[in-house]
Amino acid sequence: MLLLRNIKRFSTHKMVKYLKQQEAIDIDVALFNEYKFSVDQLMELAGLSCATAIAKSYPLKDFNEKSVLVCCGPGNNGGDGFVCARHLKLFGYNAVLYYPKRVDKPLYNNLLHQCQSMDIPLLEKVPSSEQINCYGLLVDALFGFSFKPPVRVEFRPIIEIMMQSDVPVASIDIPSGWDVEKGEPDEGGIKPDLLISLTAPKMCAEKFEGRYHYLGGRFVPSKLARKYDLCLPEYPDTDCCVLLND
Ligand SMILES: NC(=O)C1=CN([C@@H]2O[C@H](COP(=O)(O)OP(=O)(O)OC[C@H]3O[C@@H](n4cnc5c(N)ncnc54)[C@H](O)[C@@H]3O)[C@@H](O)[C@H]2O)[C@@H](O)CC1
Ligand SMILES: [K+]
Repeated sequence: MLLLRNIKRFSTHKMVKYLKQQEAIDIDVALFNEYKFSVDQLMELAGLSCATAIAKSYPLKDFNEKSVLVCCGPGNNGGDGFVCARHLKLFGYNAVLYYPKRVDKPLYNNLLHQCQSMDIPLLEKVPSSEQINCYGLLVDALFGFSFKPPVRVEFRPIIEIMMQSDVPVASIDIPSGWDVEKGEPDEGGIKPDLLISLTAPKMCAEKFEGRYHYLGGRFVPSKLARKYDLCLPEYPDTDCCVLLND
C-alpha cells in the first residue's frame, strides 16, 4: 500500500504520480540544467497545451462573441498564460489579458509585446464583478508550483473576483491560491472547472473537483520520467494534452 502513496489510478487503467512541491521544482531544474531546455521552449509547449485543452473543452462556437480573460501572474505560470492567450487568439478566440504585476525582464516583456502585437487587449485595472461576468471563460495563470500561501495583497482582488464570478475558470498547473500540496485554503479558494497539470500533476490536483483534468506539457524525456517514477499516461497520437478524468 505504501508504494501507492501519491499515485492515482485514472480511467485508462494506468497510474499517474502526484508530485510534492519540491519534486516539481527538482524536475523543472533538471529540464533546464541537465537536459538544457530553455525556459521559452518549454513555456511555448506548455502554453500551447493549455490553449488546446481549453479549445477541446470550451468550443469556440459556444462563445457567442464573448471573450476569454487570461490573468497572468509574475512568474513562469504567468508566462504560460501569455503563450496560452496568443494561441487562443490564433484559434479564433477573443483573448484579453489582465497582468497586475509587471516584471521587467526580456522574457515577459517579449511575451507581452507578442500578445499586444496580435491585438490582444490588456486591462488596466481589475474588472468589476459586473464586467467579469461578461467573459465566457477566465484563465487562471497567476501562480504555479512555486506559490507559497497566503496570497499577497496585490493579487487578492483578482482572486476574489474570480471566486465570486459564475464564469468557469480554467487553471494552469495549480488553482491559484491553493497550497501546492494541501489544496484549497480553509477559508475557500477558486474552484476551477478545468485544471491542466503541466509535466505531471501536483498533489493539490487530487482535490480538484471540476469537470476536466488534463495533463499537458508533452516534453518530458522518458529517462527523466523514469527517474521520478512519473507513470505518465500515453498522449493520444500527436496530441499535446490528455484528459485524465475522461
Ligand atoms: N518544468 C515545468 O514543469 C514547467 C513549468 N512551467 C510553468 O512554470 C510554473 C512555475 O513557475 P515559477 O517557478 O516561475 O513560479 P510561479 O509562476 O509558480 O510563481 C512565482 C511567482 O509568484 C510569486 N508568488 C509566490 N507566492 C506568492 C504569494 N503568496 N502571493 C503573491 N505572489 C506570490 C513569486 O514572487 C513569483 O513572482 C509552473 O507552475 C508552470 O506553470 C512552464 O512554463 C514550462 C515548464
Ligand atoms: K494557476
